[in-house]
Order: sequence, then C-alpha cells, then structure tokens
Amino acid sequence: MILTVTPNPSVDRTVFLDRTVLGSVNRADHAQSEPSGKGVNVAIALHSQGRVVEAVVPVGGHVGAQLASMLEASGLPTSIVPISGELRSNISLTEPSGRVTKINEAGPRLSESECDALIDAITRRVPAATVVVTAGSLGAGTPVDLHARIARACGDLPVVLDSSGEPLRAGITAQPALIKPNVHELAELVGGELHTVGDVIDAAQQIRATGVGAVLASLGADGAVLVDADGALQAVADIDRVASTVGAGDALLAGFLCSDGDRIDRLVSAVRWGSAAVQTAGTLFDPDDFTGSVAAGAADPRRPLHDDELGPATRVRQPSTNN
Ligand SMILES: O=P(O)(O)OC[C@@]1(O)O[C@H](CO)[C@@H](O)[C@@H]1O
Repeated sequence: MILTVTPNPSVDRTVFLDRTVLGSVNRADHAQSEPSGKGVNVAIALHSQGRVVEAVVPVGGHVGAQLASMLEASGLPTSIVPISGELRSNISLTEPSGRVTKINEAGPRLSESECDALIDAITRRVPAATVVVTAGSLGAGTPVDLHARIARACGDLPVVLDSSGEPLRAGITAQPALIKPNVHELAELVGGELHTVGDVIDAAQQIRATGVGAVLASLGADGAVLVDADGALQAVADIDRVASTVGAGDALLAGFLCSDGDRIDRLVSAVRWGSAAVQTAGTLFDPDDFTGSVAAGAADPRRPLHDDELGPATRVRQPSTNN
C-alpha cells in the first residue's frame, strides 16, 4: 500500500476564462472544484489506476468538511485528523493557451498536538505501507520540520518527499529515499541557477551527498531527470498541446510510483503521467488519455533547459483567518 500524507491540503478551484486581466472583473466561462494538495493528487491518480493507496489529511472548518466529503465520494481510503484551523482553497485561473495564474493560500497552522496526531495517524498505517509520500507546503506557523518528523516516524520504510523552500530543506535532513523537486525548487535548495541538464545532475548529486537516496527532478518541457545510485537518466515527452501544468509534478510522481518496471520504465511512466496531466485542465486526469511520445535514455549534461514559460506557482502568503 502506498501511503500519502498532505499536511496542508486544499480544495482546488479551477476557473476557466478567456483571459486574466489583473485589477478588473474577469467573467469565468466555467469552474470546477477538486480535492487537492500534492499528496492528495498523487493518491487520487494512483487510486484511479487501481493502485492500493491511502491518504492522510488534516481536516478543519467548512473547507475541510468539503474536502472530506469530496474524498469520501472519490472512494479513496482516507485517514482524517481533525484540526481547529480552516483548510484552504487554492485558485487556478486557467486560460485556453494553457497559461495559469495560481493563487495558493497559506493554509492553517498545525499546533504541536495536531502535528503529533497527524504523525500518530501515519504510524498506525505504516505497518501496512510499502512507501510513504509526504508532500506539499506547510501552513503558516506549522513547525517547519514536520516533513522531517514524518519521515523519521516511518522508520525503515522508504519515504518520498515533495515539498519546497524551508520545509524541503528541513525535510532532506531525514534522508528520504527520493525527493521530487521541480527545477526552481532544486535551484533554491542548492542556492544556484540551473541552465543545463548537467547543472540539474550536479545539484541532484549535491543533495544525494547529504544522504538523500535519489532525486527525480521535474523539468517542465524538458521532461524529467532521475539521479540515483546508478547515474542519471532523462525522459522527455513530445506533446502537441498544454491545457494546464497544475498538478503535473504530482502526476509525474504518481506515474513513477505506479510502475513496477526498471528505472527507465518508471521514468517513462512518470513522464507519460505528467504529460497526460499537462494535456488535461484541473488536477484530475487519466494517463491513458496521453497523446504523444516519450523518449528516454542517458541524460545529456550539455543539453540546455528551456525557459519555463508558465513559470513557477506564485504563492500568496497571508495569515489564515481561523487559527
Ligand atoms: O501550496 P503547495 O502545498 O505547495 O501546493 C498546493 C498545490 O498548488 O499543489 C497542487 C499542484 O501540485 C495543487 O493541486 C495545489 O493547489
């Protein structure tokens, strides 16, 4: 069983509109809401493909109730940890070109006792798990080392960490088996700029030298690079359209975890799933809908990275009102 943990989940609201004009009234074409947060997205993708997976989420407030009922309706086995704060809603303003303006709320603070309750819920499920994924940001004021605590509580079980900023930096001290940064997160982690695949490999090796088992770097148009004890592999997709990149990294990680093949198969599966998500607006996607091709092989260090036109998500940090 794959166990995913999302300490700061959300209900994602995807709003489709012709064009986003800042400082103006924007009329939406249509909109949809989905249960979300990075670990939730990974779990839903794996569950949709018949994988045995469970999700652990803190839940509080009206948005929390909405998330819980959406997860129940999805059939995803979920452990809910009650918290006093209100969960967040993240908004994606999605244009037909695939350009997305994303607004992520900070999310609620988890108190020390709520962190302990979350870790208790995880350790109860650890005996049944083969791998634990702990993913996403942490609400404002939540102890920054929560991912690290979660990883340590999993004992010998392989832990996959997908986070950013300080929670990622603190999390890697627990030496997870795998991390899945995007190029911006990896650059921030090593404090440098990454212009080529070789820069990505060097950064990943720097992280591995601290005790992290492997790095799966998602590189947008440049696919993904896996750096592990056996060296560096790259897989790149050829696709004809971009509907939305939101959740593509989570889909990529789910595809990697879903494959039972060798490291090339896993990386190809990762890039197929990530690309299927890019071809679908919103966070729900079907890997079988992927149209395109994926090429994989030894990573070429000289290969330059594309500019990421869609750019990294913009985070709006604001105090949560309910805690
Ligand atoms: O604010 P975080 O926790 O870093 O990211 C949350 C989030 O942006 O990640 C998913 C895409 O990866 C979205 O569904 C969700 O809104």
